[in-house]
Amino acid sequence: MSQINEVAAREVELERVQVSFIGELFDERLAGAQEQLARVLASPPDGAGEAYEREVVAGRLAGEVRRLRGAEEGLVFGRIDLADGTVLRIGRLGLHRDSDELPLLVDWRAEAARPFYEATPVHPMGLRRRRHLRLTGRTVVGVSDELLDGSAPSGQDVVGDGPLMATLQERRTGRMGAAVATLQAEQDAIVRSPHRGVTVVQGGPGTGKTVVALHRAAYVLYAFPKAAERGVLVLGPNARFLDYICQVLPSLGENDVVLATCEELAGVVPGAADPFEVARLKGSAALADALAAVVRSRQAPGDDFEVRVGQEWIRLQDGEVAQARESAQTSGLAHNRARRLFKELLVDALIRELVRTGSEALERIDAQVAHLTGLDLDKAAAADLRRLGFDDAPATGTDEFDADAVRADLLDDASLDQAVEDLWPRLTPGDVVDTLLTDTDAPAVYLRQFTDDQRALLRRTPGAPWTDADVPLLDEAASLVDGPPERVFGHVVVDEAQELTVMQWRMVVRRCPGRSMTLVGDFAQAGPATVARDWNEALGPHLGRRFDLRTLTVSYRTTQEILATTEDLLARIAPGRPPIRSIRRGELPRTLAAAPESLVTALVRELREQGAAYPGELVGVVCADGRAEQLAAAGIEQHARLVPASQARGLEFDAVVVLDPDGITAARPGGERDLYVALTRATKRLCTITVPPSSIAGSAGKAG
Ligand SMILES: Nc1ncnc2c1ncn2[C@@H]1O[C@H](COP(=O)(O)OP(=O)(O)OP(=O)(O)O)[C@@H](O)[C@H]1O
Repeated sequence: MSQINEVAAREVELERVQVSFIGELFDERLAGAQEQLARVLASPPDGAGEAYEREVVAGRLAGEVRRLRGAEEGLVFGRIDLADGTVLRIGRLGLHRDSDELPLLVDWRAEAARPFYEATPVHPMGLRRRRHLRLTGRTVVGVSDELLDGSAPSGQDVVGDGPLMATLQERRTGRMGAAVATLQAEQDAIVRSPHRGVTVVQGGPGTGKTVVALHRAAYVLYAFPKAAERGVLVLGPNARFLDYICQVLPSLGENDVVLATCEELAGVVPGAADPFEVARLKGSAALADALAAVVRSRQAPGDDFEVRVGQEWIRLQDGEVAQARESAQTSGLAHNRARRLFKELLVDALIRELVRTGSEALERIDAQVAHLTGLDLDKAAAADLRRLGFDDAPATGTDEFDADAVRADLLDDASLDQAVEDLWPRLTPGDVVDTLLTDTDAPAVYLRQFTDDQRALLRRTPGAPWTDADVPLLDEAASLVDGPPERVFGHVVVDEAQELTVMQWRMVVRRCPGRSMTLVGDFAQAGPATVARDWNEALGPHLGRRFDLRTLTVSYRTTQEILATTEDLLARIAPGRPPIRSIRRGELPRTLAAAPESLVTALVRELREQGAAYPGELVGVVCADGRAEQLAAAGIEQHARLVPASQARGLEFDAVVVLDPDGITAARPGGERDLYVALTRATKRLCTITVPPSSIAGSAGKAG
């Protein structure tokens, strides 16, 4: 054994001992939490109060068990040696024995762990050495050291290949893994930023925006207790993407983050997808104004209010309805809640009217009687009552009127409620959106800024299923009629944030009253419904310009060779954007050509060849959306993951075959951006199968 190997073997052995010691403490904690949980669940509650308490305690303990289990894999991954000789081991969570001064394991998010990520030889942050541990299960199988204080390696240092490269070489599994052991300094600085407002992270494909976003979510839960109390939401573009990232946070010991798409957030399951031009129109700010105007138009458009009270019809005076409407509309309450106030104000006005008309009638009768008989009825009645022993007899009949009881009766009265309904109907979000999109005249009234053609595009067939682009409209309408959403979050992370329309941003902002957000995206990858060209345009209307903009510059996914082939494309879709660099090197991308009728055959042949040459690798086929069904029917999914171009954002494969790039480009406006996304999904190999315009049947073959 060489001297280097001997040093490595000895250090691995030493780490094994320490890590197994940490493992024992971890097991104790896990077993303790499990036992407590079992005990709580086994004890029968005494009464409803105790049952509730038991549920809360059991929920907390079950959460702790989940947290520990989630962090078990790769529990310890690093160690830092400070210049003063202090040694700290870094892991997915913190473990501390009461009897010890130093923690046995430092949570990666703790301030003490920061130098593990950010120390460099120029800024060693008090470190002598940073060590990465490689584990199989719980067994340390390798260590790799970086010396940061300029000292020469001693007999305890194992200086070797960086752990980042080792991680990146691993096969893709179809699920993103945590990068907690290898977060790079520029990423870590964002993850750990003390900025509690809006942080925007931009960067080209594969620069780790999603990695940063998810680790940031875990950091916020750890470091910002106030935000953590309300919880963290991670919003992704579609279910496929959420499935891809769903393991990351649990593996960081965080199970309580809500991962959702806009549809899930709104609680609407769309039955159809809108074409992009419709989606773009439905995403615009004009729709918010129009929906608000629709709701307003249903709030007491008339001024007449007449109801039967007892035997009489009572009509409110001119101006009473308008006054009640004005008060309800300026109350700040949502439509259905403001309706209650409106009704109460009308009832108050009715009571005033009853009192007024009642006393007027009595006065009229008194005057008539006095005129005919010369008798003062009030005085006579009071004298009669006093004679009967009622010393405090009332002076007039109207003082007997019990306004509170009448008010309560009127508020409960069904026919009165129906009369209010005619003026200020209860509304559902669907009613509001339907009024705007299905009524023949509504668009001309509420969407004046749109052309006739645009209004025709927006038209919805009554009873048709809701579409994906209707979802934010329904959510907006829900906030107008029922008020702000019940569930709000302390921090919101939005991935592929360039995709959000104005109406979607409004959904997000509604759910984050504290405006504490991490937004990650890349406008060069924007889809066709995106109108904004930069962050100021996208966020300005909702969050102003008060955001902390960070840029990631190194791709950890796409090889330098693949990035080089996309440079011209990038220059067209994002002029002036400097190309990013990659830390990966790989094969030159290949291009095949196939005639339209032999495209599927060429694809299957390519996938078979790749499968044979690189067994076990994850291959993605990205095609124009319109082609996906045909390819699925041809059995492509037996060989590869089939991804319509519109759903490829954020995904990653070992190898990618991009089918008919011109078809992808032509499928939707901004199709070149879809193509850029498609071409940048592979970590190792890219193959493009083109359909040359002049291709004739049977001309498939290798071309470059
Ligand atoms: N520090 C890191 N350590 C290990 N792997 C990393 C690191 N940073 C990024 N990666 C890996 O690089 C790949 C790309 O990262 P990620 O998906 O976060 O990039 P992205 O910027 O969101 O890409 P896109 O713009 O395409 O959505 C992933 O496999 C991720 O795990």
